[in-house]
This record gives sequence, structure tokens and C-alpha cells, in this order.
Amino acid sequence: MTNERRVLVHPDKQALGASVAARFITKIIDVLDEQERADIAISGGSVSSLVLAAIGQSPARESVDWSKVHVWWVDERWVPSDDADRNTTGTQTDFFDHVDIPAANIHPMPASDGPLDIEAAATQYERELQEAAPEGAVAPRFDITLLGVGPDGHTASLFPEFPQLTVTDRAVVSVDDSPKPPPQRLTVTFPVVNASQRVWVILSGAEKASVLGLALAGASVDDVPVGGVQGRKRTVFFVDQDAARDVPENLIASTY
Ligand SMILES: O=C1O[C@H](COP(=O)(O)O)[C@@H](O)[C@H](O)[C@H]1O
Repeated sequence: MTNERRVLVHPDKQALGASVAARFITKIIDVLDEQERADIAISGGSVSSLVLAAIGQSPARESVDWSKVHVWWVDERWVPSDDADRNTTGTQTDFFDHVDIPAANIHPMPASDGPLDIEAAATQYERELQEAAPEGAVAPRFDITLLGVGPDGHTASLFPEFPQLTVTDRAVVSVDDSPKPPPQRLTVTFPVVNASQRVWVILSGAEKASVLGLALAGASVDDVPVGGVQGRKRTVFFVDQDAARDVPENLIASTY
């Protein structure tokens, strides 16, 4: 099977969430058949509210040995730990309240009310990623990385025309002037995203159709950052039909 980008289209966002949840659970079970531990990287926003919430409600989640699953974030807003804007906040109620992942396996990015300033926080998370990385790597080769995409084409907190897009010598960097509030954030860089075994990109809604079409048509990463993601083994765009409006027919691997 090639590593060509695949687009899987679903009738609506509920079906999209349920489909990704089912595939996620199945894939994690398969991964844990082959290895002692699975490392996943997640986003906030619709990845949490749509996909992780569907996993959290799926009876099949009971088939996963969550004690062997480690969860990392691809980005985080630089706000206090109890702030509703934290990506971790939503994911706690969507996901962690419904699966038995040991607290030691949950690796949140630092918050602004902790002891570190934003640059030290970026360095701290780099250190944590490296401690979990294979020899010579700067981060785990995430078994699945779940990415959302903003209507501007941003993914994680990698925004169009921002300097973080071209960083290759850092695993985690700060963002100080995000066009999407809140302004300060932490984000992994493309080398970390693209070291993932599988990158699954989740898009729902017509407001994302244009950037998806541009990304798949080869728009520059500077203009459409999500166009720069590539898993080592798989890169799959899971979309609903509204988001699929501008996807070239030849790129659609399956429709519902
Ligand atoms: O601000 C952010 O936005 C992106 C996209 O969110 P979505 O709700 O449109 O999917 C999200 O992936 C990222 O984690 C978050 O910090």
C-alpha cells in the first residue's frame, strides 16, 4: 500500500467522528498487538469534540488496553491550566473521563500559570518528547497523530506565513501573535508531525473546503500549512461531504 494521501468522505460530521473513532480504536488495538506501547498526538478543537468524544462514547473503547497508550499534544494555548481555552480542558471531558489512561501517560504541554515562561515551556516539552523518543530522534514516532485544520489552513498552531512553518532545528516552539485567539501558543513543528507513523487530518464543514482543496492541489505550505503534513506510513484526510466540496474526484479514496 502506498503512502499517497487518501481522502475518505463521510455524509456528515457525526458519521465522520464515528468513523474515525472506530478506525482509531481498531488501529490502536493492532499497534498494541505489535508493540508494548502506543504514542498518540492529539489536537484540540474539533479533533477533541468530534473524534475523541466519539471514542469516549464508543463501547469498543473497552477493548483497548489504555494503560499502554501515551497521549501528547501537537499544540496548546498559552493560558492558565484551568482555562476553558486550553486544549486539555475539552479533552478531559470529551475523552479522559471515559478511558482509563494512567495520569503518567498523559503529557500536557505546560500552562501559563506554571513556573515556566513560554520559551522555557517549549524547551521543557521538547525535553519530554526527546525522553520518549527512539535513539537519535527528537520525539516519539507517534503511532497516530490527529490533526485539525482551521479555515485558514492552519494545523496544530502552525499558521499561514508564520516563521514556525520553516523551523527544522526545534521540536516545539512558541507562537506570540496567533491570528486565532488566544495569541500565545506552543506548537510542535513539522519535523515532529511528519515523524508520525500515521497522520490523520480531520475536517468538517464547508468553511474548510477551500483550504482542503488547495492543500491537496499542491498549494504552498506557507499559504496552506496543512499541505505540509505527511506521515511516514499513512496520511489520511477524514472529511465530511461539506468539507470535500473542492476535493478532486481522483483523490477521493472512498465515499460513504
Ligand atoms: O486553535 C486551534 O485550531 C485547530 C483547528 O481547530 P478546529 O476546531 O477547526 O478543528 C486545532 O487543531 C488546534 O489544536 C487548536 O489549537
